[in-house]
Amino acid sequence: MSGGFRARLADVVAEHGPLCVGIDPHAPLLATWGLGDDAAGAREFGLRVVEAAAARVGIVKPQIAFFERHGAAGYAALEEVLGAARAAELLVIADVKRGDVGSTVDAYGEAWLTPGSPLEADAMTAVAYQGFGSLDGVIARARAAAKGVFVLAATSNPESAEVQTARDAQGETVAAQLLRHAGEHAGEVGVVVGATVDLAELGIRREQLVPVPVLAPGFGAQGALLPEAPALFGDALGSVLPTVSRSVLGAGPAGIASAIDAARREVAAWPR
Ligand SMILES: O=C(O)c1cc(=O)[nH]c(=O)n1[C@@H]1O[C@H](COP(=O)(O)O)[C@@H](O)[C@H]1O
Repeated sequence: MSGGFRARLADVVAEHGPLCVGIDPHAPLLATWGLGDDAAGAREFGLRVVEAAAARVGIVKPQIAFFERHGAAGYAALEEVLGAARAAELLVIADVKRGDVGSTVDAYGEAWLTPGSPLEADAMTAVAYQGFGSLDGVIARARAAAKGVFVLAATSNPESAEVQTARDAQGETVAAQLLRHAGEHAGEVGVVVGATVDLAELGIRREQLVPVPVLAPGFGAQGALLPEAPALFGDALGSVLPTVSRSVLGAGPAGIASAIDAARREVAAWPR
């Protein structure tokens, strides 16, 4: 495999821009789309989002919970959606948020990052609550396959500050520590930093974000605005992969293409 994950990501961003479209078949969205709240509905939704995304962006992020809630049939639907995204040459970030003791989390890496696996993606999201080192096996697996791991560092939800702003004896916050560890594996590891967060409160300096890919959710439904990202991320803006789900998916099958185009234009207007 030529080039690592960072090189692959850089190529995708150079060609299509950094916008990522989420594939989140929430029950109310399936209703908006005129689809059943079942595995068949999730499959159809996913395939249509892939089709709309393919011509417009380079990255998609299926949120696995919305498929998992339909059990085995949901996973079968997800396999089809992942296959369609691969066929469309989209870079796929499986939003699985896995974490466990190293020997177990490695099996999650095997599921999501092994070439040829039924659930193969280009990257997965992971949780380092059990210590950053618990992810070593997944990170090694990602490196070997030129795939990526996005570790939650500063999440977009309002409850996150309680844990993520906690400081150790040296005064470093949990979020900053996760970011520092991610930077030690910058070839294949990125971080998740919500666009709703207060970087100063989290003890994060913008220059710490420059060397790692930053997956940034929180735009639209959670209140952050794409045009405000330059003010939040400053010099680190070039690392940011903004991701949008409900704000574009809510436009329904007839409106999703123009909703993605509108989000793309807002991102394209960011200073470079
Ligand atoms: O890892 C994520 O993608 C993620 C991390 C985070 O801190 N906040 C967050 O919202 N997400 C995911 O990003 C998506 C945001 O969806 P919208 O709020 O509808 O754009 C959902 O799939 C969330 O699960």
